[in-house]
Amino acid sequence: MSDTNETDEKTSRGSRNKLSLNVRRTVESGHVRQNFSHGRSKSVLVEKKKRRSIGSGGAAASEEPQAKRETKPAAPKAKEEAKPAPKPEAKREAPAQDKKVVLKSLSDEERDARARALSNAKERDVKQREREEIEAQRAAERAAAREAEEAAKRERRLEEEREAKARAQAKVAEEDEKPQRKASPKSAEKPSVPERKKTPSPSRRGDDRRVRGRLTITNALDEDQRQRSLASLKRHRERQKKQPAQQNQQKIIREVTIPDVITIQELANRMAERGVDVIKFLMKDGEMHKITDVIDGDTAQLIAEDFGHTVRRVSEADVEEGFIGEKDAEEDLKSRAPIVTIMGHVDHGKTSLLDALRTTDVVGHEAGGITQHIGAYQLEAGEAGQKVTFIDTPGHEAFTAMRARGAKVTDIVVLVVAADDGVMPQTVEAINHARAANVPIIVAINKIDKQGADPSRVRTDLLSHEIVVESMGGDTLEVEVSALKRTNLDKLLEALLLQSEVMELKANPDRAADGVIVEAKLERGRGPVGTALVQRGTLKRGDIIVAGTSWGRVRALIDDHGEQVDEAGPSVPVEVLGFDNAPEAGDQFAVVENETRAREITDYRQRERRKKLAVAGERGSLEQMMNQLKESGAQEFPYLIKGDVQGSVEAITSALDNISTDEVRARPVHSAVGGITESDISLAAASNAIVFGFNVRANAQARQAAEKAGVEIRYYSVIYDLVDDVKDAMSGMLSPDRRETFLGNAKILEVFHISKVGKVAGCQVTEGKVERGAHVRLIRDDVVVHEGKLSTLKRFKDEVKEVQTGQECGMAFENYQDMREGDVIECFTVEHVERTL
Ligand SMILES: Nc1nc2c(ncn2[C@@H]2O[C@H](COP(=O)(O)OP(=O)(O)OP(=O)(O)O)[C@@H](O)[C@H]2O)c(=O)[nH]1
Repeated sequence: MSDTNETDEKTSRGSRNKLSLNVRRTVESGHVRQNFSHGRSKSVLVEKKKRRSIGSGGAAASEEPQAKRETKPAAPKAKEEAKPAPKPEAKREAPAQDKKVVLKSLSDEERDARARALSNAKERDVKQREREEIEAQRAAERAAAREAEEAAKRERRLEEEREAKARAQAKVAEEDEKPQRKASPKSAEKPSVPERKKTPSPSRRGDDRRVRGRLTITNALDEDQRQRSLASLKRHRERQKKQPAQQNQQKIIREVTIPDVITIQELANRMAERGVDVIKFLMKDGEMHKITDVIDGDTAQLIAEDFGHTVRRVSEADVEEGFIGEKDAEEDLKSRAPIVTIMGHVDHGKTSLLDALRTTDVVGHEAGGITQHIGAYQLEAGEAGQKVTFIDTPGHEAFTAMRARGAKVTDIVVLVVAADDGVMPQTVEAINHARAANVPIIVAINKIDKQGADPSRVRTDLLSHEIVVESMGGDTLEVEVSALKRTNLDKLLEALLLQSEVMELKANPDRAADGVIVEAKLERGRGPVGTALVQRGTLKRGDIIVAGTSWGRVRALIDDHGEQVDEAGPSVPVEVLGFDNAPEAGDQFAVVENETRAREITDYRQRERRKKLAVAGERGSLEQMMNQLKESGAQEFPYLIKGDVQGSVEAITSALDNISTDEVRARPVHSAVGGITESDISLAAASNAIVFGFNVRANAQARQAAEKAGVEIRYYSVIYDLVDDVKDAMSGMLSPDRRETFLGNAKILEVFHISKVGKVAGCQVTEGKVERGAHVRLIRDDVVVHEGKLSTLKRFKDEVKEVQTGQECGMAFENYQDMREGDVIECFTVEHVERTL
């Protein structure tokens, strides 16, 4: 709009100037604002040069075409740009031409008036110019603002491009591309450059802006990339490989899960660090390790934290969580039978009492007359036929540990005290165990039939151990009984029922079973057998059961009468068949949901056990033994024990531990149930240990290995003998001892019954020879079932002195008839030699 005005004014000015050409300057100038597309505009300075001419009309006339020529280029422009008002311009053009005609005939007055008018016009012209200048200034300011805005936009775009470029470069560094391929991101970016160049910048006039436009970072980078050589690219890639790797390693903070123990390799993996770095770290602390070494959780935590990671400690033991289920709600509980343990001093009549109660004969089967393992039985008592469960714990000192376990599952302890013997050390021990387990005691004063029995002495003896019996005003029930004569057994049962009634014993039978294994053994044909005492829930056939490190699907449940049952509820003892290994007496068992869970738990427990064994082995390493010898003179007596039942093995290790002194310590290298194997011998040889077989035998390979390695195997069937031997050996008081010499083995092919003679075994000598009069052992499944002498050795119908390998013979034992097909008869001689333990 202003352009139009300007043009108009200019035109009129031009025509006015023409009038005063003679007196005014020849150069006239003015500003014209040009508008372009996209809102751009430009202020243009227009100058008009006129030839100075003196003279009149002709000159003026000749000047006219010139003026017309000069204004011509501007006029079309003005016309073009100010299209909306072309008409007024044409109209004004016409009067100007009229004026020229009038000028020629002006009078002086008129000239003066015209001169005034001209000076006025000049003033107006000056003012107009000033206005124009101000306007131009404002326009410049507006343009500058727009420019600044544009520049900011440009800057932002540049920034984005720069980032994109950086990302592309990082990508290039990561991917192992060919250098040619690298050009692709560049070419991909190229279009953005002309785009940017094309961006409208109407007021880009300043030099600095122009420079900035040309020297963009993108341009600079483009230039850089375009000129980059292959070698430069390689170097760049190498640098990028190194730098970000190092930075990232330090930057990435991981949450490292650390269990109780972890190998260095595993720790390094979890931290995503190099194993070497971890080893170096440990070396700095003066510890030398291999990558496969196991370190404890605390050390691992220190390392992980030092490497800048966060640590989450977990315990492998978490796997045990929920193994034994939650407590039951009060309303689910139903009354159950009391679990009774009979305790007391050796030979005070525990087995006899239980036997009397069950009216079965257990005593007769025991080697050395000692109860050597726990059995559990249930019987009915009282008029209502209430059930009472008995655990028969052995009375020998060696069974202390097992007895303690017995007390854990026990509701009531029957303390058997022989009326003729009174309170003895193990009676006191039993009292202490019962107290520790917070189990009430019922005193059974036994052997009252015996002469010299003094029940009142027992009562007063007990007083000194803070047991006040009922008849003396206390609250401990006491019953005088005779196991032998079966006297007052009903009274004892009554007392038990009374006590259990007071205790209100309850359990929830409708849940997955858990309880305690009271006995475990390996049996030929039946495999591992555990006697389980259910404490809660109901154990069913087909359940997945876990006990210690053993698990299995319950194949069969056999009750105390030897009959198969489908299930066993609270307080019911049953033999469980189906374990993969023999569990240990005292192990807690529970039914788990599936095999996976069972494996998970037992695997963990086995790992733990191995770790413990490894630690025990370390303690007794040769190096440390030597150190101990040097420092304190202490010496170790390493041994390996294999037994027929877990109870016996446990009893022996505990007994040997008890006889250990500060100077000499008996250390079990390994203890387990089962026959002696080759691996036992190699373990014993490596640990310099002696091998004890308690009611078990070494197989042929084990015997050969033992001979080769010079490992001594000693067999026992009575704990006392074993303990005494070890005691003597450890105290250095070895006396002459009987020594066995192995003669040979024979296998029973068939058993015949011959009247008058009894049972005769038809055998074949498989190894060595068999001699008449020699000592023999009857071995069934590597377990000694009988030891004695041969009464007969016959070949065909003749009595012979000896039978050699491969030959068949008939053998009969002195006072023993229970031979079976498949049993092995071991023949040996006994001689007295100096003890060499
Ligand atoms: N006169 C008499 N003798 C008894 C009585 N009870 C047990 N005996 C005898 O005492 C001896 C030991 O009996 P056990 O039942 O084996 O004793 P225990 O306490 O079980 O012995 P360990 O199993 O070795 O701990 C046996 O010879 C029994 O015959 C009794 O009431 N009267």
